[in-house]
Amino acid sequence: MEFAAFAERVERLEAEPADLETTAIVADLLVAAGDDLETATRFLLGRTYPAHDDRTLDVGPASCREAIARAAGPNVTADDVEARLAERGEIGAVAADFDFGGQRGLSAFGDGSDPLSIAEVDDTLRELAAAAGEGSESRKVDALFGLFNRCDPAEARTLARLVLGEMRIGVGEGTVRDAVAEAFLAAVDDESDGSEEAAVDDESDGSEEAAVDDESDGSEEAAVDDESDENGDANRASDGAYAAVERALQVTNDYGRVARLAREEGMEGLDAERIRIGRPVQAMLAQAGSAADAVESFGEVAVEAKFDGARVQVHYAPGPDGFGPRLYSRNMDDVTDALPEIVEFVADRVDVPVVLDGEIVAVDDDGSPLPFQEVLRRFRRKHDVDRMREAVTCRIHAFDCLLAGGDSDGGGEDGDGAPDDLLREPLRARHDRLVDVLPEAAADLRVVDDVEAVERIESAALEEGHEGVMLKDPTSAYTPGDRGRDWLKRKPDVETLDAVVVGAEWGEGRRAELFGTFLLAVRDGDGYEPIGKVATGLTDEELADLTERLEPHVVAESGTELRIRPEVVLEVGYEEIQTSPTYGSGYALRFPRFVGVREDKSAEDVDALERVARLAENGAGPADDASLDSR
Ligand SMILES: Nc1ncnc2c1ncn2[C@@H]1O[C@H](COP(=O)(O)OP(=O)(O)OP(=O)(O)O)[C@@H](O)[C@H]1O
Repeated sequence: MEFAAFAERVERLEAEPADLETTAIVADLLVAAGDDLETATRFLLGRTYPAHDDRTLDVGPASCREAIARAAGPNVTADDVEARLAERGEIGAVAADFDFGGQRGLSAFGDGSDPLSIAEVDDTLRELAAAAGEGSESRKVDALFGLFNRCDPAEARTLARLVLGEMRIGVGEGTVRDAVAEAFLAAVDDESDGSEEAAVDDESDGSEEAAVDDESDGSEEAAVDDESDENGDANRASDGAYAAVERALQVTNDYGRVARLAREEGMEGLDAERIRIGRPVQAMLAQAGSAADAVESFGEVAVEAKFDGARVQVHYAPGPDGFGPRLYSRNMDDVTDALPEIVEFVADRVDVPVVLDGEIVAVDDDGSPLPFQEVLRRFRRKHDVDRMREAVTCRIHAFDCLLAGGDSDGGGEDGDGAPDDLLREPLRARHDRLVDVLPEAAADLRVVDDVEAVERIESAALEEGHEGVMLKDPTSAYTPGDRGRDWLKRKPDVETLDAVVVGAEWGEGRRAELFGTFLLAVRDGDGYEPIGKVATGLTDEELADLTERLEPHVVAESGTELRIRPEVVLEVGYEEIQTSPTYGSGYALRFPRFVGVREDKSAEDVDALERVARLAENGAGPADDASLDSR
């Protein structure tokens, strides 16, 4: 697929406000992508690599501006591009403003007809991502310049946004998921209905339930498409098809792969996808809930301590041709090197292939848990790992088992020789396997059926220094990435908010070299809306650290104010949440205060506006937020 054709559709998507049309345009793009389906699907989401792969392009806004300036010709400097950015507010618009077309005429074939393909863009971006060491930054700028040099305005807009991972076209993961189902599975038989949206393989003919591929036309046996166009439901796939795409995405975390499987192997290919060692899945998440909620909804409740640490997924296949152990964070970043004692602990004890889910906690000399901030001193550390290992001791509490080779020969229990994918097994069975494979770290899971019993376990957990309890449905499957009602969390502490920094202001006086005030935003659909500014609760050291973290993400600066790409997540406390016209969210935090950086979270994980609305409604204060269900 030519990059120009991709960019043209991206422009249509940006111009299209209606969701239904958006899905149809995306579906059409996926069909048109041909051999480049995987790349096109990832590019739509602003990605070069699948979500489970933690490689990044690592191109900062400054390098992107430099490449644009060079492609724009000798009279344009990176400062000019920056000035234009301050006016236009967005890198895509800036890139489209410059006329690279003149350069294009001079490029390779001299006749202006050297169209970029999306495969070429993908190859170049991957090469650029792999560049490391001395001079790599300038090699990246060279490679980007080479691409911009061949772009028309629409291509330049798309390329600039892609490089910085900000597509801004209103296409979220849900849209791509629906579009995959509609592009490649819309014609699959939905056995649940005998309605007019009949299937391609419907044998009947001559009836009103005519098949999609019915050759007849202009007759009453109209095709499904025509029928459904009228009610705005063109190409809707069956519920089963959407569910199959969703599940395959949960298991693979790779939209490109899932799109290709849907096209080439249909529902069967999607259903055959399994969790794989070395390919992390998203963590299953919890909502807030009370003991009474849990007893009422589950009957029997599986109760565990809520460990106050950082989430980790362990992938390990023992043996000479094995894998790992490798450890992945909640965002599927590889954090193995930061936690050597956990790697040793697992390697010494586990003798079958496994994928485990758990929490890393910092402990004191007696083995009692330390506050969460202590773990973060270890979690993503790249330097001084040995020194920090001495300073902060970590251990793992495993609470789930997603894959295991169960019997002594390392094969699965079903005798097919392969480890078992346990995602669809009930929690109780998964926990049994966990106890089999790593009893030393398996969380204590107790199944009870009354509120008092839950409360007794909760008191004991708090007494031991844990954060609260998790209440789980013992019959539930493991649904990666899902924040459903199968897992409820209960903790007595005052609730804080996790918000992403979208702006900052330079400090004053002694702190003039540092950022001093941070504009925070919460999630609203696919975007972010501001909710307040935090300037208190920070030490000079923390300000310096935040300045260093945020500087690479500055996208525009005017006077003392900076606009910042949503990347860095802060945990903030507050006294109250009020409705307010000051911020786009419609709410404002009263007396916001900095609690810490949530290194384990990315912008997508911050709190949603719905949760803010509920907190505001319930009033702040110690949150027994049993009624909050949006977390
Ligand atoms: N026994 C346990 N089972 C599942 N998750 C646990 C357990 N103990 C601790 N946790 C942690 O609690 C988290 C579940 O809470 P939630 O899904 O709301 O994540 P969160 O937004 O990080 O919440 P919080 O800030 O309250 O930890 C999990 O992501 C995990 O890191």
